[in-house]
Amino acid sequence: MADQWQEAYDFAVQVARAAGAVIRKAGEEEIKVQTKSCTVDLVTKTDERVEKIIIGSLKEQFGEGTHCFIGEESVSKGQPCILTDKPTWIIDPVDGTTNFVHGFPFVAVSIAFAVNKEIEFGVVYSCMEDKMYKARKGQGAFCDDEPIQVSDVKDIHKSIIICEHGTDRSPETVQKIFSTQKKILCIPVHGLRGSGTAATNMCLVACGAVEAFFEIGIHCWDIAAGAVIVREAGGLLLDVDGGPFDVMSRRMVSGNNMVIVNRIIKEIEIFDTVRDDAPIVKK
Ligand SMILES: Nc1ncnc2c1ncn2[C@@H]1O[C@H](CO)[C@@H](O)[C@H]1OP(=O)(O)O
Ligand SMILES: [Mg+2]
Repeated sequence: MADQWQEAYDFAVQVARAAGAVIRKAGEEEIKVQTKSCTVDLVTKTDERVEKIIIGSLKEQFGEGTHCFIGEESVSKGQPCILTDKPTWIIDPVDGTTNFVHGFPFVAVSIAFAVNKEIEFGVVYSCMEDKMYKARKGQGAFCDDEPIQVSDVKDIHKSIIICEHGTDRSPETVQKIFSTQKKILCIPVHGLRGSGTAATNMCLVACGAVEAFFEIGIHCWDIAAGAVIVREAGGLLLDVDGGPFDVMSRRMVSGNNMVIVNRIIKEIEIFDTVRDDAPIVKK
């Protein structure tokens, strides 16, 4: 039983690599852009096509009845986004859609697998750089099969912190995001960065390129795979208020150690979001 999910883990790596190849190819052709929740929340035919390919391959391999699926594009079309105890795949086919549309070269396929609401393994394929990040609970984290580890920096003044701006353009939210970033920059830290993909950002924490990444507004499919990769690389995850990390809460801080994470949490101005698993309110 110990290695029950090894086949699924290996298969997820294969599927992510194949999906990444489809994205790279699509990036060479004309990209037609549509919007979802607002004018800056973008989606393309590639997002939908790649999600279909990933879920189709997983269903073919593991059967439809026993495994559940939470995919960004399926949820946006009305599929439920509830994490139960059943084996569940959590998929972002194209993390960094805005980057993809603009040719900004950080785009990732993110595939996580949870059992009993715990993430068993995660795979993030940064397809433009051709880097395969993966981790399985208790077995360490890897980039292209080389073990990775978080940074050992404890002094916030020697850190790089990743923050993103999200898609909410209401002046109140933008004010909070910039105010938080200003306070962190002025600690001072060595720098602020952002790749435009939450999944890749978490891998940058995991491999020690940055000390922390936090965001409010992300979804479970952006961070589920990255969460196990950060943990297995020796890092930690918390809620932005210092409470336990909850993959459905749409908020998280990931970092290399408690000292750095707690220092960041002190500066975060929290704004409201609707949980991923909140009941859908019919208009
Ligand atoms: N409403 C939102 N607020 C903040 N980040 C969001 C968001 N919706 C998606 N993201 C994700 O956060 C990162 C950038 O802020 C991306 O990984 C993006 O994923 P996406 O490209 O799959 O939409
Ligand atoms: Mg995403």
